[in-house]
Parts: sequence; structure tokens; C-alpha cells
Amino acid sequence: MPTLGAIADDFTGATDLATTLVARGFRTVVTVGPASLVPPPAGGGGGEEDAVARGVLDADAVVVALKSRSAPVEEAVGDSLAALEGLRAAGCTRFYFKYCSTFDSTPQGNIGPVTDVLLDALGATGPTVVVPSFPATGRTVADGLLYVHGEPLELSPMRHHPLTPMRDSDVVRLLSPQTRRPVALVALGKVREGAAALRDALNAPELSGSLVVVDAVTEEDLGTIAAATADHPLVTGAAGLAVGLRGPRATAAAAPDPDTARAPAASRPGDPALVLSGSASSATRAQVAHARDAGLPSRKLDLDALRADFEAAVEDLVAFARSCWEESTDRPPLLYAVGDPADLETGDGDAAPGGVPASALVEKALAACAKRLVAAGARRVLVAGGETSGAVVTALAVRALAIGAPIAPGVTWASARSRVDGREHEVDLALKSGNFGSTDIFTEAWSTLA
Ligand SMILES: Nc1ncnc2c1ncn2[C@@H]1O[C@H](COP(=O)(O)OP(=O)(O)O)[C@@H](O)[C@H]1O
Ligand SMILES: O=C(O)[C@@H](O)C(=O)COP(=O)(O)O
Repeated sequence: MPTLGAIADDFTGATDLATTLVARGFRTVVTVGPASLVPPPAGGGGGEEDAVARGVLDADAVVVALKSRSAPVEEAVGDSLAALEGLRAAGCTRFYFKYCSTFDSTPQGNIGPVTDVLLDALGATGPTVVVPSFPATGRTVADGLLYVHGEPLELSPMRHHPLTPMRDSDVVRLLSPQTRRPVALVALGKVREGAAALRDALNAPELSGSLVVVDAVTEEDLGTIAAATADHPLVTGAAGLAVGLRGPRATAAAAPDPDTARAPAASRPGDPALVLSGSASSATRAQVAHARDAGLPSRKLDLDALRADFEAAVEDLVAFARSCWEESTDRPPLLYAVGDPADLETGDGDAAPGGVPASALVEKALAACAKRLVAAGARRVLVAGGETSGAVVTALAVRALAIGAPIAPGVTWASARSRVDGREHEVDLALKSGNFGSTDIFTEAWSTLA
């Protein structure tokens, strides 16, 4: 039965956290939303429901993937509370709210409002840590300032994010307008004094009930924070904080053996593969450019064509991908939205051409392509972008993801059952955060699948 329950505000974040938990010795399942946590009725609710319920029961940690990062605040809060209730019902006693290592949010939320309601629901009164640091992917926090590969967040490409542009680097200042609770900072010097000193500092009466941004620059710092907060009912942060956790499959004497907690691949080498990229991030743009230079067949989504005749434009993309498989299954076709910053449309809602915002249009188009191409035989699908992954996995009617072979820090293969066209298909999915992965990930990720 799981004891650690996590709520991730997007799908790439969910697999990012899950891959770290697996590496730390937790058998981990990602469920798509809280509904998949509900056990089937007595007598069995059917094959897939039973399998998901069994997977949850056998897990040490469960991560609920939500699409709440950019949702309206009420929706994000409601979904997160439902996830918390589901995790409690599944047996979890400790909780982890996973948000982006670049603190993706707006002055309205959703990091603050979700943290507030989770703490209310848990009746937690102590301090709660806020730890976006994830050194393995270049995210560090010093003096409360968030850096991305050494560059302050506000100067990083995240300032141009289409949904959550990050134009400040000060985490206390970013979080304060989002929460009802006081926000404080504990700086690196205190972390470096060790877990006992940090625990004492967090337990100071003046921090009671506060959200406390804690500096962390190295994995050792994260280990110290994890040790100092071992009795906190809720921790919040990126996946880095999980580096300091130790799961039941990690024996006291030995390092965790992640292979004991990893699921086998669902696909076979040579099965039809596909890359779907809705991400606008600079890392993904470099990956798209590399893939094209390396000869992956590619198509950029044509927003005008999608607005003019959505069905025909999607069918065209699907036909292109299928024709690529007929030629060779060695070079997966790439369907992508953004190759250059100039591709980004900034108009939203009524201001967008035809009243259809590009972000919604791209998500809908890539989700439709995924559905049709899985029905047509795709068994390995790499998706770039968190919002995009949410749309794709939802369209594929996937209920749970079993974490498999890691690809890069924060990126992993996961096997899943997709129900499209009334049939079940076993697929391997890699949900890549826009910002993660080496430049050659679209050509190299396949080699890590058995
Ligand atoms: N040309 C475009 N103009 C505006 N928004 C776009 C465009 N292409 C993609 N998008 C949207 O940008 C968002 C990217 O978010 P996400 O998928 O989380 O990836 P990332 O955070 O890496 O950029 C998605 O909602 C996607 O639909
Ligand atoms: O913590 C992170 O940076 C990632 O897990 C993540 O959430 C990134 O989000 P997207 O770039 O929107 O995929």
C-alpha cells in the first residue's frame, strides 16, 4: 500500500517526479487524475480498472497527474483537493505537491492557492517548505533567487513562456501575492549547518503557519531539507526534493536499486514511433532543430490550415506520419508547433484569429493526431511540453503510467494502456518537460527502450 502521495500540476512534472522516486527506491505509479485512484466495484470493474487498482495497491508512492498549472484557480484547487482525498483513501499518509522547477505560475496562482487548500485540508499548522531547486536540471535557489543554468529566472527563456511568463526571479516575491499565508526565506547558510539546525530554524515560532522558501544549490542541500522535513505532512517543490527521500526498496546498507521498481517496456524495438511537440521552450526548439538536421521527417503545424478546416489539417498530419512509417520505422516522424519564437501567437481568446487561441488549437490538434496514430499502430510516443502531454494523454484515455527506463534527468519512458476506437493498445510514452533533455533527445530517446 502506498504511503507517499504526490500531486503534480502537470503531466511531464508527474513523470519527472516519478522517475526520481523510482531512482530513490519507491515503486511508483502515476495515475491520470484522481478518478483512477478509485478502486473498481466489488466483483471487478473490468480489466484496466482492476490493473490500475492493483498497481496503486502495490506501489510505495502514487503521483496524481493533473492539468492544473494553467487552469482557472477554482478548477486547480478543486482538482488538487480531489487528488488529496483519493490519495488518502488509497492509504497515503505523507504528501508532496509537485510544481515546476521554474515556478511556473501567475500572481493569481496556482502554486499558492493549491498549497493553501492542501494545508487546510490536512489541518497542518507548522511551516511548509517551498523548494523549486533541481540541480540535476540546472535549477538552483540562492538567497531566494531562482536560477536556470546559472541565469536568473527572469532573464532565462522562461520570460517568454506563452502561458506563464516568468519575469521575476525572487521566489518569495512570486509566491506572496498567491497565498493567504506569510512567506519567509531560509537561506543557504542555515541549510549548510545540517538537518538538525534546519529543523530547529523551521520550527521557530515565527515561521509557524508560513510557507518557507528554502535555498538549495546542490543535491546534498536537498538531502538536508528532506531530512529536516521528514515529519512534515506536506512538502512542496520540484522533483529535486525527492532526491533526498529514501523509499522502501532502498535498503539501509545499499543504494536504492531502481531496477527493482521499474516497469518493462510495452513496445518492441522497431514498433512505429512518433514525436509530438507542442512545447514552445527554447530547449525544445533546439531539439526540433537538431532532429530536423539529423533527418527526422517533420511537419510543423499550420495554424491557419487548422483554423480553416481542423479535420482536414489533422488528417493531413496523420497521413504524413503513416507514410513515414511505411518508408522506415527507424526515423520517427516529428509533428511540432514551434520551431522559432516568431511562430508563437500571443493573442488569446477573442483577440486570437477566429477567436481560437493558438495554445488550445495546438493542444487539440496534437491530441487528435496522437489518438489517430495510436489507433493506426504507434506504440512509442515522445511528447514535448507539459500542457501538450496533458492533452495527449487525456485523448489517449490512459488511466495510469508505469515508470520504465530513464532517458535524461526528469524524463523517462512509461508504459501505459490507451483505449482508443474501443480497443486497448499498450504503448510507451515519454512525457518530456519542454525545458528538459539533451539536444539530441528526439533521435536518441528510443535506444533506452529495451
Ligand atoms: N504557435 C503557438 N502560439 C501560441 N501558443 C502555442 C503555439 N504552439 C504551441 N503553443 C502552446 O504553448 C503551450 C506550451 O506549453 P507546454 O506544452 O507546457 O510546453 P512548454 O511549457 O515547454 O512550452 C501549449 O499550450 C501549446 O499549445
Ligand atoms: O519541474 C520541472 O521543471 C518539470 O517537471 C516541469 O514541470 C516542466 O513543465 P513543462 O516545461 O511545461 O513541461
